[in-house]
Amino acid sequence: MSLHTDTLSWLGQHTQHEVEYRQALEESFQHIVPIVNANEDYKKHNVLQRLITPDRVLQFKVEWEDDTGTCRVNQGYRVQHSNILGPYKGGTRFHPSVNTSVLKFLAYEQSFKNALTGLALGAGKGGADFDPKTASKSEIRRFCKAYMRALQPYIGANSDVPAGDINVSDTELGYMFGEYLKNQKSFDGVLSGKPIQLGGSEYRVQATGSGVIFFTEEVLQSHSNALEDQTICISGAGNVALHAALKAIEKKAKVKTLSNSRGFLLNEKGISASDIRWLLTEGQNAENALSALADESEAEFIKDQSPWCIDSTIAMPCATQNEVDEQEAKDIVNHGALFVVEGANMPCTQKAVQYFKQHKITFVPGKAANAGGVILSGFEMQQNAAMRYQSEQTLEEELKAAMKNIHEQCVQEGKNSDSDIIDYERGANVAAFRKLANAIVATAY
Ligand SMILES: NC(=O)C1=CN([C@@H]2O[C@H](COP(=O)(O)OP(=O)(O)OC[C@H]3O[C@@H](n4cnc5c(N)ncnc54)[C@H](OP(=O)(O)O)[C@@H]3O)[C@@H](O)[C@H]2O)C=CC1
Ligand SMILES: O=C(O)CCC(=O)C(=O)O
Repeated sequence: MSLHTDTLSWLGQHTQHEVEYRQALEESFQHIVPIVNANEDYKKHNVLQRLITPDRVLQFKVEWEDDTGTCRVNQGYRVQHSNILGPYKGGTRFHPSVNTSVLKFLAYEQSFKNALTGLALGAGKGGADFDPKTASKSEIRRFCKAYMRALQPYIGANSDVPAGDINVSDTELGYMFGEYLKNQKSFDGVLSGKPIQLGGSEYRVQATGSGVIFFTEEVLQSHSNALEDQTICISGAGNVALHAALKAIEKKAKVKTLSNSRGFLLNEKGISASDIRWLLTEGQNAENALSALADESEAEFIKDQSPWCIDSTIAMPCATQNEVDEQEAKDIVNHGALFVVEGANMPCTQKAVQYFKQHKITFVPGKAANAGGVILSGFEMQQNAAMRYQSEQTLEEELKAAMKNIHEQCVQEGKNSDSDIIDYERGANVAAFRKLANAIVATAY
């Protein structure tokens, strides 16, 4: 692979300490650099450097009051990566691991994902190094409101529309939207993933997980297979994991595992839909919902281990970045998986992905498979702008069609002349990059 020397040295200078961001760049470069090298316009317009440099990285102070009346300070961020295809768009993560590297990688991946959706969506990502796991419910509420006070000068329904991500659900978005309404005195679709009562969309909560399963169905069909009777190991037990599990069970697949940061839940006979519904409702109040469920059902909770040592035909990492490294990839392959579909953002390291490809496992990157969430966010923006709301059934049908369309783009760019296995990673990178690069060229400089 030949890369412009100046881009390489630029990367070295600017991403030296940004491990996750550099990882995401390198992952995409393997597929997009040859395209740049073969295109005089892309070289002249310096599309690579312009694409990988975020428009801006905002960092701000979030001051909030804890339950003892003491003032606490956290770092808040919003990475506005690119508005070349539409308003900046992407989620908000509250987690102690949040920093500029993590958010720059997420915002960069979001650019590719949002380009694949075909909707008018630019890309961004934000959050704070706040840990809701160590906070009370009222502290979380006060933090959300303080976060919105600090963020609101930089967002708007036509400029930047944040949504949720790890530890930020419709509840937190409701607190933030309430604060925005109080201060701005204007009802704008400035957030997506809001509670339905506040102009949120039906089906946004389910969309990412369901979308992963719709995409998986397309993948299986392209490989002369179907979801019925597949066995699936899922990691995570949050929004994406639980809704993917529920949709997979509805399609008659067997979901054997879920996991959290303390271990994993195993039911060899298949976790039931009613167990998942319990996790989505009452389970939210349990200290460790997965072990509480194990106590009440046939399942067991295995402490301090990940679910990849269980036999399955499909592995679906839906928790967080880099949860699957080479060793976990070996476990996944040794336990029979033929397909790996990422529900989380970049849960597999590059070594893991290489291992899957060497062993002829079909690998689907999150930027394609988990696009359902942002697609429903795009639909929420359309509904807010039109002040007209659509039914759950209509939105689910539209999501299914949108996931099928992303699948077709990936196949178009990812099919191999010498193998039946589609390279979805190359397909997603190349299809998204062409849209972004052509838009950059059209803006001139
Ligand atoms: N929500 C959405 O619409 C979208 C989310 N995504 C991506 O999907 C992934 C999951 O997001 P989401 O489900 O919304 O988040 P949630 O906060 O709802 O759930 C996250 C889950 O992952 C687990 N988890 C987090 N960190 C770790 C870790 N280091 N080790 C093991 N388990 C961990 C959590 O366990 P615990 O509670 O113990 O921490 C929890 O079960 C993220 O990568 C996110 O960026 C992608 C597209 C859209
Ligand atoms: O709904 C959105 O705006 C973004 C969802 C998200 O953060 C993601 O796709 O990773």
